[in-house]
Amino acid sequence: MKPSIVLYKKLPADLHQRLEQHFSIVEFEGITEENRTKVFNALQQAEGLIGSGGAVNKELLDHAPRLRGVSTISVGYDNFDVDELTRRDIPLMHTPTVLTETVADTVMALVLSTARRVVNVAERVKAGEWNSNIGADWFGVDVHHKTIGIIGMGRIGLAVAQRAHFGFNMPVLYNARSQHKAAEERFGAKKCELDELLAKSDFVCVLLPLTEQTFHTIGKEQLAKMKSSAILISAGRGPVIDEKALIAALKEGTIHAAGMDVFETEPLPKDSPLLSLPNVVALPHIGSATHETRYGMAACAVDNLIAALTGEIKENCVNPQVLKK
Ligand SMILES: NC(=O)C1=CN([C@@H]2O[C@H](COP(=O)(O)OP(=O)(O)OC[C@H]3O[C@@H](n4cnc5c(N)ncnc54)[C@H](OP(=O)(O)O)[C@@H]3O)[C@@H](O)[C@H]2O)C=CC1
Ligand SMILES: O=CC(=O)O
Repeated sequence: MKPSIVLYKKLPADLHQRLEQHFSIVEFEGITEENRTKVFNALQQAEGLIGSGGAVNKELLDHAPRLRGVSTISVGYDNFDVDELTRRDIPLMHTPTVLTETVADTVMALVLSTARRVVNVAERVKAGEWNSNIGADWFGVDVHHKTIGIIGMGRIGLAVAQRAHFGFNMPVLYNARSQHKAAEERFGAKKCELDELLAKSDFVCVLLPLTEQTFHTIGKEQLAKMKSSAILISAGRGPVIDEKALIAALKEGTIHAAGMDVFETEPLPKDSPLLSLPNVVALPHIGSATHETRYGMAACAVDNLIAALTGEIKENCVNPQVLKK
């Protein structure tokens, strides 16, 4: 008999078939308040779990006594209780690398659209406001040759540095726990303390994962250290930035603008002040959202689950210590 798995995100047909060759699938559309009980029942027999979104915590794991492998269709895994999975010797698999370049493209899209006010002026054209030669009220600010500060020089940070350096001749500053020699050698990136990065950067790109340590890394105090002409780009996880403090800083002119792909609450609530600020470009968490990359992530996650349940993990394991036992 094939092992049973719970799938909680719709997959392309060929990838669904690939999973079916190995496993007996019980499928759900997400893990929600409404389907919680049904998911918990299905988990009683499940040896694998694959999907994205929703909290995979102790309560859920308590309903999954036979679970041997978990695979998320994402690189970020802040919604998983990794310690609890590790305690139960369950490998957690994720999808790094396959999405890196696409997310870096999204970051540059935010840099360009905030600086050049692309969304704002395009809306004015559609509203019929382009009636004569444009004046200064349509102007933006330059991107090329400005300093970019990257907070979180990991896979995505490195890909952003590459674009900024080679594409836009931008000096690159970065802040991370470790030194990233590749970024320094290839893109002339300079490692600096957070305060120095904030004070010197024209674009501050926050690409950190969400952890206990990174929660609200950027708050009132840090925003006050930025140039009043600076633009904040947020594409890691929403809670890394104190959104209330950011809204106040944008209203008061402490900083010039913000480009955001992630938010403290997603979807962004309809009454969020961010929606009415003209100096904000807000995207619906589309960092990796191209057809090619989303397919690549799903394929990677399927392969990851198969590897986890057949004991053949070679890469992409978040908690590799469970493999040594
Ligand atoms: N908007 C979107 O759609 C997407 C968002 N993401 C988010 O982007 C995040 C980063 O992805 P990726 O680049 O692949 O991840 P990596 O693990 O490669 O990079 C993370 C970076 O953050 C740094 N970092 C982590 N914790 C701290 C800390 N406490 N203080 C300072 N630096 C820290 C790491 O530093 P060090 O190098 O020193 O370890 C590393 O440079 C993901 O975790 C996810 O949350 C990812 C994909 C899409
Ligand atoms: O936010 C997306 C991810 O892959 O993480």
